[in-house]
Amino acid sequence: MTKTETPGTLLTAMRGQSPLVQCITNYVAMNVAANVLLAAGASPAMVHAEEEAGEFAGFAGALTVNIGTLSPAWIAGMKAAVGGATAVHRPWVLDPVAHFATGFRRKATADLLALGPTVIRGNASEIISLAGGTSRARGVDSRDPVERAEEAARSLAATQCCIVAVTGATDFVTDGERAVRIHGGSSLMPQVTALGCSLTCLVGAYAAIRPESPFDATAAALVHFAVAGKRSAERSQGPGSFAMHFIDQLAAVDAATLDEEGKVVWL
Ligand SMILES: Nc1ncnc2c1ncn2[C@@H]1O[C@H](COP(=O)(O)OP(=O)(O)OP(=O)(O)O)[C@@H](O)[C@H]1O
Ligand SMILES: Cc1ncsc1CCO
Ligand SMILES: [Mg+2]
Repeated sequence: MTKTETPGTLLTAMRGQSPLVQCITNYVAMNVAANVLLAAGASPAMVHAEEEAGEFAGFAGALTVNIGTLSPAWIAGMKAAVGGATAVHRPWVLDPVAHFATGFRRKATADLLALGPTVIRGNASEIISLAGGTSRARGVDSRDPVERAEEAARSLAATQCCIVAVTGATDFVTDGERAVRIHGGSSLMPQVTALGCSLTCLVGAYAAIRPESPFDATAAALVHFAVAGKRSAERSQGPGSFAMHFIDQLAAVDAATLDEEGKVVWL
């Protein structure tokens, strides 16, 4: 992030453009993620059929691909969409949900990785095992601390020539050389399903308006979540009311709030 391009500046730019984001996400996340993007200021479209996904990606601002509830038809749609986005040089974000769990997921993830995502966003367990390490997780929830994933994230970013974001109690973003930690959020966030999946879609929204700076775009999306998450926890009684307040706070925060309350530490 430069001094002129703070997360707040990017928030204003993102809301000003309200980018169209093609989200290929899972059945659990579809509704949550669409509401997250609308509240944040972007325009989501959940378009995944092979017959139209590539065509749609040709005019969307960015594409996000999440393997959470995978089937062969969805994989075909994902590949078509990535082809469409790549053809017009639009950024695309990969969320490798529980990619280590089964052979089917491992193969799909390897195929998608080979197509060159602009950004990979996952929890610590997902990033550790994507970089070749052994994670403690079996399913979609992380079982590892983010600190254990930081070196994995750096090496994955360097090998894949992309941005890697690891989320958890403290988030970590790297391009293989530069890295930041982003503090904030709330321990209630992993108790509400699909917030990570929704964050992946929001990374797409920010990447759409700064395709030449995916590191800054990714960090800004994570700061938006971190600040809104912390403010929501202060107003919530538990995961249910947190989910409601979180949508409100994603919409309520402005540029000044992000820049005052965002805690970004360069490493
Ligand atoms: N203990 C925590 N404290 C603060 N923020 C957290 C904590 N755990 C997760 N978060 C935040 O929650 C959001 C989602 O990250 P998380 O790592 O839970 O994603 P995920 O495991 O992929 O989620 P899902 O698969 O359910 O969509 C991020 O903004 C992250 O910073
Ligand atoms: C619970 C769940 N199962 C598959 S995807 C998903 C959403 C959180 O990753
Ligand atoms: Mg996830």
